[in-house]
Amino acid sequence: MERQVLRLRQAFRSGRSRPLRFRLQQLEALRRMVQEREKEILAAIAADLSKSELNAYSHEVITILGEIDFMLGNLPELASARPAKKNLLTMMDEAYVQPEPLGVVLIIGAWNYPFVLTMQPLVGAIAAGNAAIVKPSELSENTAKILAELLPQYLDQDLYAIVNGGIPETTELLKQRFDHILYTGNTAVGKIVMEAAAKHLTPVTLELGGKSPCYIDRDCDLDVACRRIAWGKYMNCGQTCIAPDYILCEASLQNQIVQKIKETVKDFYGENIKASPDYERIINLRHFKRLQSLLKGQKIAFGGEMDEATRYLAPTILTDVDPNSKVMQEEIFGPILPIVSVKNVDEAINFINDREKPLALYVFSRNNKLIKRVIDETSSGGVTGNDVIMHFTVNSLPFGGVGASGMGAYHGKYSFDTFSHQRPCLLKGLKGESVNKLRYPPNSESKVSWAKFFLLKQFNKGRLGMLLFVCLVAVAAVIVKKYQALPRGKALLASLIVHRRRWSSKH
Ligand SMILES: NC(=O)c1ccc[n+]([C@@H]2O[C@H](COP(=O)([O-])OP(=O)(O)OC[C@H]3O[C@@H](n4cnc5c(N)ncnc54)[C@H](O)[C@@H]3O)[C@@H](O)[C@H]2O)c1
Ligand SMILES: CCCCCCCCCCCCC/C=C/C=O
Repeated sequence: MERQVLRLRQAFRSGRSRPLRFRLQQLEALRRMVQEREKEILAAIAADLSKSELNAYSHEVITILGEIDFMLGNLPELASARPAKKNLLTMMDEAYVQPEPLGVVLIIGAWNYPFVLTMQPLVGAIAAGNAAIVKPSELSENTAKILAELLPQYLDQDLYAIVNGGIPETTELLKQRFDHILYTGNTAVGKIVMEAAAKHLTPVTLELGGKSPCYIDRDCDLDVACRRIAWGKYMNCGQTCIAPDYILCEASLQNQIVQKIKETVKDFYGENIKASPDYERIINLRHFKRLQSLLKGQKIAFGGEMDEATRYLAPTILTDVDPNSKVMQEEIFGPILPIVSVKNVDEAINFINDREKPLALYVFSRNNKLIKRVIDETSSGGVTGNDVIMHFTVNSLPFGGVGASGMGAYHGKYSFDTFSHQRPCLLKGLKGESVNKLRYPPNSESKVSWAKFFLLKQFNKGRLGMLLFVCLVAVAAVIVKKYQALPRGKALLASLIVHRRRWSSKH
Protein backbone atom coordinates (compact mmCIF):
# COMPACT_ATOMS: atom_id res chain seq x y z
CA MET A 1 0.00 0.00 0.00
CA GLU A 2 2.80 2.34 1.01
CA ARG A 3 4.60 1.64 -2.28
CA GLN A 4 1.46 2.25 -4.28
CA VAL A 5 0.88 5.65 -2.67
CA LEU A 6 4.55 6.48 -3.20
CA ARG A 7 4.27 5.58 -6.89
CA LEU A 8 1.31 7.93 -7.27
CA ARG A 9 3.08 10.65 -5.33
CA GLN A 10 6.12 10.42 -7.59
CA ALA A 11 3.90 10.62 -10.67
CA PHE A 12 2.14 13.63 -9.17
CA ARG A 13 5.49 15.25 -8.34
CA SER A 14 6.51 14.86 -12.00
CA GLY A 15 3.83 17.48 -12.74
CA ARG A 16 2.18 15.32 -15.37
CA SER A 17 -1.33 15.64 -13.96
CA ARG A 18 -1.28 19.44 -13.93
CA PRO A 19 -1.55 20.69 -17.52
CA LEU A 20 -5.11 21.44 -18.54
CA ARG A 21 -4.66 19.44 -21.74
CA PHE A 22 -3.72 16.33 -19.76
CA ARG A 23 -6.72 16.63 -17.44
CA LEU A 24 -9.11 17.07 -20.35
CA GLN A 25 -7.57 14.10 -22.10
CA GLN A 26 -7.98 11.89 -19.00
CA LEU A 27 -11.60 12.98 -18.60
CA GLU A 28 -12.23 12.19 -22.24
CA ALA A 29 -10.63 8.78 -21.71
CA LEU A 30 -12.93 8.19 -18.73
CA ARG A 31 -15.93 9.12 -20.87
CA ARG A 32 -14.72 6.72 -23.55
CA MET A 33 -14.46 4.00 -20.92
CA VAL A 34 -18.07 4.56 -19.83
CA GLN A 35 -19.32 4.61 -23.42
CA GLU A 36 -17.28 1.74 -24.81
CA ARG A 37 -17.65 -0.54 -21.80
CA GLU A 38 -21.21 0.43 -20.88
CA LYS A 39 -22.53 -3.13 -21.09
CA GLU A 40 -19.96 -4.51 -18.65
CA ILE A 41 -20.47 -1.62 -16.24
CA LEU A 42 -24.26 -1.95 -16.31
CA ALA A 43 -24.04 -5.71 -15.82
CA ALA A 44 -21.81 -5.26 -12.77
CA ILE A 45 -24.08 -2.67 -11.12
CA ALA A 46 -27.12 -4.75 -11.96
CA ALA A 47 -25.57 -7.85 -10.39
CA ASP A 48 -24.54 -6.03 -7.22
CA LEU A 49 -27.92 -4.44 -6.56
CA SER A 50 -30.38 -6.82 -8.27
CA LYS A 51 -31.16 -3.93 -10.55
CA SER A 52 -32.29 -3.74 -14.17
CA GLU A 53 -29.65 -2.46 -16.57
CA LEU A 54 -32.03 0.33 -17.55
CA ASN A 55 -32.20 1.46 -13.93
CA ALA A 56 -28.45 1.07 -13.55
CA TYR A 57 -28.09 3.44 -16.50
CA SER A 58 -30.53 6.06 -15.24
CA HIS A 59 -29.48 5.86 -11.58
CA GLU A 60 -25.75 5.85 -12.18
CA VAL A 61 -24.22 6.00 -15.66
CA ILE A 62 -26.18 9.07 -16.76
CA THR A 63 -24.90 11.03 -13.73
CA ILE A 64 -21.28 10.27 -14.57
CA LEU A 65 -21.64 11.15 -18.25
CA GLY A 66 -23.27 14.44 -17.21
CA GLU A 67 -20.51 15.18 -14.70
CA ILE A 68 -17.75 14.48 -17.25
CA ASP A 69 -19.49 16.71 -19.81
CA PHE A 70 -19.77 19.48 -17.26
CA MET A 71 -16.07 19.27 -16.44
CA LEU A 72 -14.98 19.14 -20.07
CA GLY A 73 -17.06 22.22 -20.79
CA ASN A 74 -16.10 24.22 -17.72
CA LEU A 75 -12.62 23.11 -16.76
CA PRO A 76 -10.71 25.84 -18.63
CA GLU A 77 -12.62 28.46 -16.67
CA LEU A 78 -12.57 26.59 -13.33
CA ALA A 79 -8.82 25.98 -13.51
CA SER A 80 -7.80 29.46 -14.54
CA ALA A 81 -6.52 32.13 -12.17
CA ARG A 82 -9.12 34.62 -10.92
CA PRO A 83 -8.00 38.24 -10.47
CA ALA A 84 -8.50 39.45 -6.91
CA LYS A 85 -9.41 42.89 -5.57
CA LYS A 86 -6.50 44.89 -4.24
CA ASN A 87 -6.02 47.50 -1.54
CA LEU A 88 -4.25 50.83 -1.87
CA LEU A 89 -0.91 49.39 -0.78
CA THR A 90 -0.98 46.77 -3.54
CA MET A 91 -2.77 48.73 -6.24
CA MET A 92 0.17 48.57 -8.61
CA ASP A 93 0.72 44.81 -8.10
CA GLU A 94 -0.84 41.67 -9.50
CA ALA A 95 -3.24 39.78 -7.20
CA TYR A 96 -5.02 36.60 -8.18
CA VAL A 97 -6.31 33.26 -6.89
CA GLN A 98 -4.77 30.27 -8.62
CA PRO A 99 -6.49 26.91 -8.00
CA GLU A 100 -3.86 24.20 -7.58
CA PRO A 101 -4.18 20.43 -7.14
CA LEU A 102 -3.84 19.07 -3.61
CA GLY A 103 -1.68 16.04 -4.48
CA VAL A 104 -2.62 12.41 -3.93
CA VAL A 105 -6.23 11.98 -2.84
CA LEU A 106 -8.17 8.99 -1.54
CA ILE A 107 -11.76 8.29 -2.56
CA ILE A 108 -13.65 5.70 -0.53
CA GLY A 109 -17.04 4.73 -1.95
CA ALA A 110 -20.16 3.05 -0.59
CA TRP A 111 -22.01 0.10 -2.10
CA ASN A 112 -25.47 1.54 -2.73
CA TYR A 113 -24.58 3.52 -5.89
CA PRO A 114 -21.17 1.94 -6.42
CA PHE A 115 -20.39 3.56 -9.75
CA VAL A 116 -21.58 7.12 -9.03
CA LEU A 117 -20.08 7.27 -5.55
CA THR A 118 -16.58 6.42 -6.77
CA MET A 119 -16.53 7.87 -10.30
CA GLN A 120 -18.15 11.24 -9.57
CA PRO A 121 -15.46 12.18 -7.01
CA LEU A 122 -12.81 10.81 -9.37
CA VAL A 123 -13.98 13.19 -12.11
CA GLY A 124 -13.45 16.08 -9.67
CA ALA A 125 -10.05 14.79 -8.56
CA ILE A 126 -8.80 14.44 -12.15
CA ALA A 127 -10.26 17.81 -13.16
CA ALA A 128 -8.43 19.51 -10.32
CA GLY A 129 -5.14 17.88 -11.39
CA ASN A 130 -4.64 15.34 -8.60
CA ALA A 131 -3.45 11.76 -8.46
CA ALA A 132 -6.11 9.50 -6.90
CA ILE A 133 -6.65 6.14 -5.28
CA VAL A 134 -10.20 4.84 -5.49
CA LYS A 135 -11.40 2.32 -2.92
CA PRO A 136 -14.81 0.91 -3.96
CA SER A 137 -16.97 -0.85 -1.40
CA GLU A 138 -16.34 -4.55 -0.97
CA LEU A 139 -20.11 -5.08 -0.70
CA SER A 140 -20.62 -4.14 -4.34
CA GLU A 141 -17.95 -6.55 -5.49
CA ASN A 142 -18.90 -6.78 -9.18
CA THR A 143 -18.61 -3.03 -9.67
CA ALA A 144 -15.37 -3.02 -7.67
CA LYS A 145 -13.99 -5.73 -9.94
CA ILE A 146 -14.97 -4.11 -13.21
CA LEU A 147 -13.54 -0.77 -12.11
CA ALA A 148 -10.24 -2.44 -11.24
CA GLU A 149 -10.22 -4.03 -14.67
CA LEU A 150 -11.27 -1.03 -16.75
CA LEU A 151 -9.70 2.04 -15.18
CA PRO A 152 -6.08 1.01 -15.87
CA GLN A 153 -7.00 0.40 -19.51
CA TYR A 154 -8.16 3.99 -19.98
CA LEU A 155 -6.45 6.20 -17.40
CA ASP A 156 -2.82 6.97 -16.60
CA GLN A 157 -1.85 4.03 -14.38
CA ASP A 158 0.77 5.89 -12.38
CA LEU A 159 -1.65 8.61 -11.38
CA TYR A 160 -4.94 6.78 -10.84
CA ALA A 161 -5.26 3.45 -9.04
CA ILE A 162 -7.98 1.21 -7.69
CA VAL A 163 -7.51 -0.64 -4.41
CA ASN A 164 -10.01 -3.38 -3.70
CA GLY A 165 -10.62 -5.20 -0.45
CA GLY A 166 -12.47 -4.97 2.83
CA ILE A 167 -11.89 -3.40 6.21
CA PRO A 168 -8.24 -4.58 6.56
CA GLU A 169 -7.31 -3.02 3.20
CA THR A 170 -9.15 0.23 3.97
CA THR A 171 -7.53 0.34 7.41
CA GLU A 172 -4.10 -0.09 5.83
CA LEU A 173 -4.87 2.57 3.23
CA LEU A 174 -5.95 5.00 5.93
CA LYS A 175 -2.53 4.70 7.58
CA GLN A 176 -0.97 6.32 4.52
CA ARG A 177 -0.60 10.01 4.08
CA PHE A 178 -3.03 11.59 1.61
CA ASP A 179 -3.65 15.19 0.70
CA HIS A 180 -7.42 14.80 0.86
CA ILE A 181 -9.86 11.99 1.65
CA LEU A 182 -13.41 11.89 0.32
CA TYR A 183 -15.33 9.19 2.13
CA THR A 184 -18.90 8.10 1.43
CA GLY A 185 -20.61 5.78 3.88
CA ASN A 186 -22.02 5.54 7.36
CA THR A 187 -21.35 7.98 10.19
CA ALA A 188 -19.54 5.49 12.46
CA VAL A 189 -16.91 4.71 9.81
CA GLY A 190 -16.82 8.43 8.96
CA LYS A 191 -15.40 9.00 12.45
CA ILE A 192 -12.75 6.30 11.88
CA VAL A 193 -11.75 7.96 8.61
CA MET A 194 -11.54 11.39 10.19
CA GLU A 195 -9.45 10.10 13.08
CA ALA A 196 -7.00 8.42 10.70
CA ALA A 197 -6.84 11.55 8.55
CA ALA A 198 -6.15 13.73 11.59
CA LYS A 199 -2.86 11.87 12.19
CA HIS A 200 -1.57 13.41 8.95
CA LEU A 201 -3.62 16.62 9.17
CA THR A 202 -5.35 15.46 6.00
CA PRO A 203 -8.54 17.36 5.19
CA VAL A 204 -11.66 15.25 4.71
CA THR A 205 -14.94 15.41 2.88
CA LEU A 206 -17.40 13.11 4.62
CA GLU A 207 -20.52 12.14 2.70
CA LEU A 208 -22.55 10.44 5.42
CA GLY A 209 -26.18 9.53 6.01
CA GLY A 210 -28.96 10.09 8.49
CA LYS A 211 -32.71 10.26 8.68
CA SER A 212 -34.02 12.65 6.02
CA PRO A 213 -37.48 13.93 7.02
CA CYS A 214 -40.33 14.64 4.65
CA TYR A 215 -43.04 17.04 5.81
CA ILE A 216 -46.38 17.02 3.97
CA ASP A 217 -48.49 20.11 4.54
CA ARG A 218 -52.27 19.97 4.65
CA ASP A 219 -52.38 22.41 1.73
CA CYS A 220 -50.84 20.12 -0.85
CA ASP A 221 -51.59 18.05 -3.94
CA LEU A 222 -51.40 14.67 -2.22
CA ASP A 223 -51.50 12.66 -5.46
CA VAL A 224 -48.37 14.35 -6.74
CA ALA A 225 -46.63 14.35 -3.35
CA CYS A 226 -47.26 10.64 -2.76
CA ARG A 227 -46.11 9.67 -6.27
CA ARG A 228 -42.85 11.57 -5.88
CA ILE A 229 -42.24 10.29 -2.36
CA ALA A 230 -42.92 6.68 -3.39
CA TRP A 231 -40.44 7.04 -6.28
CA GLY A 232 -37.67 8.40 -4.04
CA LYS A 233 -38.35 6.02 -1.16
CA TYR A 234 -38.60 2.75 -3.05
CA MET A 235 -35.95 3.47 -5.70
CA ASN A 236 -32.97 1.14 -5.13
CA CYS A 237 -35.18 -0.58 -2.52
CA GLY A 238 -34.85 2.39 -0.17
CA GLN A 239 -31.06 2.11 -0.15
CA THR A 240 -30.44 5.73 -1.11
CA CYS A 241 -28.64 8.14 1.19
CA ILE A 242 -31.14 10.93 0.43
CA ALA A 243 -34.28 8.81 0.36
CA PRO A 244 -37.10 10.34 2.41
CA ASP A 245 -36.61 8.40 5.64
CA TYR A 246 -39.98 9.17 7.25
CA ILE A 247 -43.07 11.33 6.75
CA LEU A 248 -44.25 14.01 9.14
CA CYS A 249 -47.87 15.14 8.68
CA GLU A 250 -51.08 15.93 10.50
CA ALA A 251 -52.86 12.80 11.72
CA SER A 252 -55.84 13.48 9.43
CA LEU A 253 -53.65 13.01 6.32
CA GLN A 254 -52.25 9.64 7.29
CA ASN A 255 -54.85 7.33 5.74
CA GLN A 256 -55.03 9.28 2.50
CA ILE A 257 -51.24 9.12 2.19
CA VAL A 258 -51.24 5.37 2.73
CA GLN A 259 -53.95 4.93 0.12
CA LYS A 260 -52.22 7.09 -2.48
CA ILE A 261 -48.79 5.51 -2.01
CA LYS A 262 -50.42 2.09 -2.28
CA GLU A 263 -51.98 3.05 -5.62
CA THR A 264 -48.69 4.50 -6.83
CA VAL A 265 -46.77 1.34 -5.92
CA LYS A 266 -49.25 -0.63 -8.03
CA ASP A 267 -48.76 1.78 -10.95
CA PHE A 268 -44.98 1.60 -10.63
CA TYR A 269 -44.37 -2.09 -10.02
CA GLY A 270 -47.62 -3.83 -10.99
CA GLU A 271 -49.60 -6.40 -8.98
CA ASN A 272 -46.60 -8.67 -8.55
CA ILE A 273 -43.86 -6.43 -7.21
CA LYS A 274 -41.42 -9.33 -6.96
CA ALA A 275 -41.58 -9.74 -10.72
CA SER A 276 -41.00 -6.07 -11.50
CA PRO A 277 -37.63 -5.29 -13.12
CA ASP A 278 -37.84 -1.89 -11.42
CA TYR A 279 -37.84 -3.16 -7.84
CA GLU A 280 -34.48 -4.03 -6.31
CA ARG A 281 -33.42 -6.23 -3.40
CA ILE A 282 -31.67 -5.64 -0.07
CA ILE A 283 -27.89 -5.78 -0.46
CA ASN A 284 -27.17 -8.60 2.02
CA LEU A 285 -28.61 -10.73 4.78
CA ARG A 286 -27.24 -8.55 7.57
CA HIS A 287 -29.14 -5.52 6.26
CA PHE A 288 -32.21 -7.69 5.54
CA LYS A 289 -32.33 -8.87 9.15
CA ARG A 290 -31.71 -5.36 10.44
CA LEU A 291 -34.71 -4.11 8.45
CA GLN A 292 -36.82 -7.03 9.58
CA SER A 293 -36.12 -6.08 13.19
CA LEU A 294 -37.29 -2.51 12.56
CA LEU A 295 -40.79 -3.81 11.79
CA LYS A 296 -41.24 -5.50 15.16
CA GLY A 297 -44.12 -4.01 17.12
CA GLN A 298 -45.06 -1.62 14.32
CA LYS A 299 -48.46 -1.08 12.71
CA ILE A 300 -47.91 -2.13 9.08
CA ALA A 301 -50.49 -0.23 7.01
CA PHE A 302 -49.12 -1.51 3.72
CA GLY A 303 -46.54 -4.05 2.54
CA GLY A 304 -44.34 -5.87 5.04
CA GLU A 305 -44.05 -9.04 2.90
CA MET A 306 -40.55 -10.46 2.80
CA ASP A 307 -38.52 -13.34 1.45
CA GLU A 308 -35.21 -13.98 3.14
CA ALA A 309 -33.86 -16.25 0.37
CA THR A 310 -33.99 -13.45 -2.22
CA ARG A 311 -33.74 -10.59 0.29
CA TYR A 312 -37.02 -9.21 -0.98
CA LEU A 313 -38.74 -6.68 1.24
CA ALA A 314 -41.93 -5.17 -0.15
CA PRO A 315 -42.59 -1.42 -0.23
CA THR A 316 -43.88 -0.86 3.28
CA ILE A 317 -45.68 1.91 5.19
CA LEU A 318 -45.91 2.12 8.98
CA THR A 319 -48.57 4.32 10.60
CA ASP A 320 -48.94 5.98 14.02
CA VAL A 321 -45.25 5.47 14.59
CA ASP A 322 -43.90 6.30 18.03
CA PRO A 323 -40.96 8.72 17.64
CA ASN A 324 -39.13 6.74 20.34
CA SER A 325 -39.36 3.41 18.52
CA LYS A 326 -36.29 1.77 16.97
CA VAL A 327 -37.34 2.57 13.40
CA MET A 328 -37.13 6.26 14.32
CA GLN A 329 -33.73 5.98 15.97
CA GLU A 330 -31.56 4.89 13.04
CA GLU A 331 -31.37 5.57 9.31
CA ILE A 332 -33.72 3.03 7.72
CA PHE A 333 -31.90 2.50 4.40
CA GLY A 334 -34.62 0.17 3.15
CA PRO A 335 -38.17 0.32 1.73
CA ILE A 336 -39.89 1.05 5.05
CA LEU A 337 -41.72 4.38 5.32
CA PRO A 338 -42.90 5.39 8.80
CA ILE A 339 -45.52 8.12 9.20
CA VAL A 340 -45.25 10.19 12.37
CA SER A 341 -48.11 12.54 13.25
CA VAL A 342 -47.48 16.14 14.16
CA LYS A 343 -50.07 18.80 15.02
CA ASN A 344 -48.79 21.41 12.60
CA VAL A 345 -45.72 22.80 10.84
CA ASP A 346 -44.34 24.26 14.12
CA GLU A 347 -44.27 20.82 15.66
CA ALA A 348 -42.68 19.41 12.49
CA ILE A 349 -39.93 22.03 12.67
CA ASN A 350 -39.29 21.24 16.34
CA PHE A 351 -39.26 17.52 15.58
CA ILE A 352 -36.59 18.04 12.93
CA ASN A 353 -34.52 20.38 15.09
CA ASP A 354 -34.61 17.98 18.07
CA ARG A 355 -32.65 15.44 15.99
CA GLU A 356 -29.30 15.27 14.19
CA LYS A 357 -29.01 17.46 11.11
CA PRO A 358 -30.20 15.32 8.20
CA LEU A 359 -28.57 14.86 4.79
CA ALA A 360 -31.75 15.95 3.02
CA LEU A 361 -35.02 17.62 3.91
CA TYR A 362 -38.24 17.50 1.92
CA VAL A 363 -41.32 19.71 2.24
CA PHE A 364 -44.48 19.40 0.19
CA SER A 365 -46.94 22.28 0.12
CA ARG A 366 -48.79 24.59 -2.24
CA ASN A 367 -47.70 27.37 0.06
CA ASN A 368 -44.22 28.56 -0.91
CA LYS A 369 -44.00 30.72 2.20
CA LEU A 370 -44.41 27.63 4.35
CA ILE A 371 -41.69 25.82 2.40
CA LYS A 372 -39.34 28.77 2.83
CA ARG A 373 -40.18 28.96 6.51
CA VAL A 374 -39.29 25.29 7.05
CA ILE A 375 -36.01 25.88 5.19
CA ASP A 376 -35.24 29.01 7.23
CA GLU A 377 -35.97 27.40 10.58
CA THR A 378 -34.14 24.09 10.13
CA SER A 379 -30.77 22.85 8.88
CA SER A 380 -29.92 19.96 6.54
CA GLY A 381 -27.34 18.97 3.93
CA GLY A 382 -29.73 19.80 1.08
CA VAL A 383 -33.39 20.53 0.45
CA THR A 384 -35.88 19.79 -2.29
CA GLY A 385 -39.27 21.46 -2.06
CA ASN A 386 -42.24 19.57 -3.53
CA ASP A 387 -40.07 16.67 -4.67
CA VAL A 388 -37.43 14.29 -3.34
CA ILE A 389 -33.87 13.31 -4.42
CA MET A 390 -33.81 15.80 -7.30
CA HIS A 391 -31.36 18.32 -5.77
CA PHE A 392 -28.75 15.55 -6.22
CA THR A 393 -29.17 15.80 -10.00
CA VAL A 394 -28.43 19.53 -10.27
CA ASN A 395 -24.66 19.78 -10.59
CA SER A 396 -24.64 23.53 -9.98
CA LEU A 397 -25.76 22.73 -6.40
CA PRO A 398 -23.17 21.54 -3.85
CA PHE A 399 -24.00 18.04 -2.60
CA GLY A 400 -23.06 17.17 0.96
CA GLY A 401 -24.15 16.92 4.56
CA VAL A 402 -23.96 19.11 7.63
CA GLY A 403 -23.34 18.11 11.25
CA ALA A 404 -23.81 14.36 11.66
CA SER A 405 -24.70 13.96 7.97
CA GLY A 406 -21.25 15.02 6.85
CA MET A 407 -18.90 17.83 5.97
CA GLY A 408 -17.78 19.35 2.70
CA ALA A 409 -19.54 18.95 -0.61
CA TYR A 410 -18.98 17.97 -4.23
CA HIS A 411 -20.60 17.79 -7.71
CA GLY A 412 -19.71 20.04 -10.63
CA LYS A 413 -17.74 23.14 -9.65
CA TYR A 414 -17.87 22.06 -6.00
CA SER A 415 -15.99 18.85 -6.83
CA PHE A 416 -13.31 20.88 -8.51
CA ASP A 417 -13.06 23.16 -5.46
CA THR A 418 -13.05 20.23 -3.02
CA PHE A 419 -9.98 18.76 -4.68
CA SER A 420 -8.20 22.11 -5.16
CA HIS A 421 -6.32 24.53 -2.99
CA GLN A 422 -7.30 28.13 -3.71
CA ARG A 423 -3.84 29.63 -3.70
CA PRO A 424 -3.63 33.38 -3.15
CA CYS A 425 -0.87 34.98 -5.23
CA LEU A 426 0.41 38.54 -4.97
CA LEU A 427 3.14 39.57 -7.39
CA LYS A 428 4.96 42.79 -6.56
CA GLY A 429 7.63 44.71 -8.40
CA LEU A 430 10.91 45.66 -6.79
CA LYS A 431 10.24 49.39 -6.92
CA GLY A 432 8.21 51.64 -4.61
CA GLU A 433 10.43 51.45 -1.52
CA SER A 434 9.66 55.05 -0.58
CA VAL A 435 6.05 54.02 0.05
CA ASN A 436 7.10 50.71 1.57
CA LYS A 437 9.23 52.51 4.18
CA LEU A 438 5.96 53.18 5.94
CA ARG A 439 5.70 49.56 7.03
CA TYR A 440 9.32 49.02 7.98
CA PRO A 441 10.48 49.54 11.59
CA PRO A 442 10.80 51.70 13.52
CA ASN A 443 7.09 52.30 13.78
CA SER A 444 5.61 55.70 14.62
CA GLU A 445 2.28 57.47 15.12
CA SER A 446 2.63 58.90 11.67
CA LYS A 447 3.20 55.50 10.09
CA VAL A 448 0.14 54.05 11.87
CA SER A 449 -1.85 56.96 10.57
CA TRP A 450 -0.56 56.16 7.08
CA ALA A 451 -1.44 52.50 7.52
CA LYS A 452 -4.99 53.54 8.47
CA PHE A 453 -5.14 55.70 5.41
CA PHE A 454 -4.05 52.86 3.12
CA LEU A 455 -5.78 49.89 4.63
CA LEU A 456 -8.87 50.85 6.60
CA LYS A 457 -11.92 49.25 5.20
CA GLN A 458 -14.21 52.26 5.54
CA PHE A 459 -11.88 54.27 3.40
CA ASN A 460 -11.31 51.57 0.82
CA LYS A 461 -14.90 50.52 0.56
CA GLY A 462 -16.78 50.73 -2.68
CA ARG A 463 -16.87 53.56 -5.11
CA LEU A 464 -15.78 56.28 -2.69
CA GLY A 465 -12.44 54.56 -2.08
CA MET A 466 -11.96 53.93 -5.77
CA LEU A 467 -12.84 57.52 -6.64
CA LEU A 468 -10.42 58.85 -4.08
CA PHE A 469 -7.70 56.59 -5.35
CA VAL A 470 -8.23 57.73 -8.95
CA CYS A 471 -8.02 61.35 -7.74
CA LEU A 472 -4.80 60.56 -5.87
CA VAL A 473 -3.23 58.99 -8.93
CA ALA A 474 -4.34 61.91 -11.12
CA VAL A 475 -2.91 64.45 -8.68
CA ALA A 476 0.27 62.40 -8.38
CA ALA A 477 0.60 62.36 -12.15
CA VAL A 478 0.24 66.15 -12.30
CA ILE A 479 2.85 66.61 -9.59
CA VAL A 480 5.22 64.18 -11.29
CA LYS A 481 4.89 66.18 -14.49
CA LYS A 482 5.44 69.48 -12.67
CA TYR A 483 8.48 68.31 -10.77
CA GLN A 484 10.15 66.20 -13.44
CA ALA A 485 13.38 66.54 -11.51
CA LEU A 486 12.01 64.51 -8.62
CA PRO A 487 12.24 60.71 -8.89
CA ARG A 488 8.81 59.16 -9.63
CA GLY A 489 8.41 57.49 -6.26
CA LYS A 490 9.10 60.70 -4.42
CA ALA A 491 6.62 62.65 -6.52
CA LEU A 492 3.91 60.07 -5.87
CA LEU A 493 4.75 60.14 -2.20
CA ALA A 494 4.59 63.92 -2.16
CA SER A 495 1.10 63.90 -3.63
CA LEU A 496 -0.02 61.18 -1.26
CA ILE A 497 1.31 63.14 1.72
CA VAL A 498 -0.85 66.11 0.78
CA HIS A 499 -3.92 63.94 0.48
CA ARG A 500 -3.22 61.87 3.54
CA ARG A 501 -2.93 65.09 5.60
CA ARG A 502 -6.28 66.24 4.31
CA TRP A 503 -7.79 62.82 5.01
CA SER A 504 -6.26 62.66 8.53
CA SER A 505 -7.64 66.05 9.47
CA LYS A 506 -11.10 64.71 8.69
CA HIS A 507 -10.72 61.32 10.53
N1 LIG B 1 -23.85 11.26 1.62
C1 LIG B 1 -23.77 10.44 0.59
O1 LIG B 1 -23.50 10.84 -0.53
C2 LIG B 1 -24.00 8.99 0.79
C3 LIG B 1 -24.09 8.16 -0.33
C4 LIG B 1 -24.28 6.81 -0.12
C5 LIG B 1 -24.39 6.29 1.12
N2 LIG B 1 -24.32 7.13 2.18
C6 LIG B 1 -24.48 6.61 3.52
O2 LIG B 1 -23.67 5.48 3.68
C7 LIG B 1 -24.30 4.52 4.51
C8 LIG B 1 -24.34 3.19 3.80
O3 LIG B 1 -23.07 2.86 3.41
P1 LIG B 1 -22.17 1.84 4.24
O4 LIG B 1 -21.41 2.55 5.28
O5 LIG B 1 -23.04 0.71 4.63
O6 LIG B 1 -21.21 1.47 3.06
P2 LIG B 1 -20.03 0.45 3.00
O7 LIG B 1 -20.24 -0.70 3.91
O8 LIG B 1 -19.86 0.20 1.56
O9 LIG B 1 -18.82 1.29 3.58
C9 LIG B 1 -18.30 2.39 2.91
C10 LIG B 1 -16.82 2.25 2.77
O10 LIG B 1 -16.22 2.25 4.05
C11 LIG B 1 -15.28 1.17 4.16
N3 LIG B 1 -15.29 0.68 5.52
C12 LIG B 1 -16.25 -0.04 6.12
N4 LIG B 1 -15.92 -0.30 7.41
C13 LIG B 1 -14.71 0.27 7.61
C14 LIG B 1 -13.84 0.37 8.72
N5 LIG B 1 -14.13 -0.18 9.89
N6 LIG B 1 -12.70 1.05 8.56
C15 LIG B 1 -12.38 1.62 7.39
N7 LIG B 1 -13.17 1.56 6.31
C16 LIG B 1 -14.31 0.89 6.41
C17 LIG B 1 -15.75 0.14 3.17
O11 LIG B 1 -14.66 -0.62 2.71
C18 LIG B 1 -16.39 0.97 2.08
O12 LIG B 1 -15.48 1.27 1.05
C19 LIG B 1 -25.65 5.08 4.80
O13 LIG B 1 -25.63 5.70 6.04
C20 LIG B 1 -25.86 6.09 3.70
O14 LIG B 1 -26.76 7.11 4.03
C21 LIG B 1 -24.10 8.44 2.05
C1 LIG C 1 -35.11 8.36 -16.93
C2 LIG C 1 -34.97 8.54 -15.49
C3 LIG C 1 -34.01 9.60 -15.06
C4 LIG C 1 -33.98 9.65 -13.60
C5 LIG C 1 -32.94 10.50 -13.09
C6 LIG C 1 -32.92 10.41 -11.63
C7 LIG C 1 -31.60 10.01 -11.14
C8 LIG C 1 -31.63 9.75 -9.74
C9 LIG C 1 -30.28 9.46 -9.29
C10 LIG C 1 -30.24 9.12 -7.90
C11 LIG C 1 -28.86 8.93 -7.50
C12 LIG C 1 -28.75 8.98 -6.08
C13 LIG C 1 -27.33 8.91 -5.71
C14 LIG C 1 -27.25 8.46 -4.35
C15 LIG C 1 -26.65 8.97 -3.43
C16 LIG C 1 -26.74 8.39 -2.14
O1 LIG C 1 -26.95 7.25 -1.89
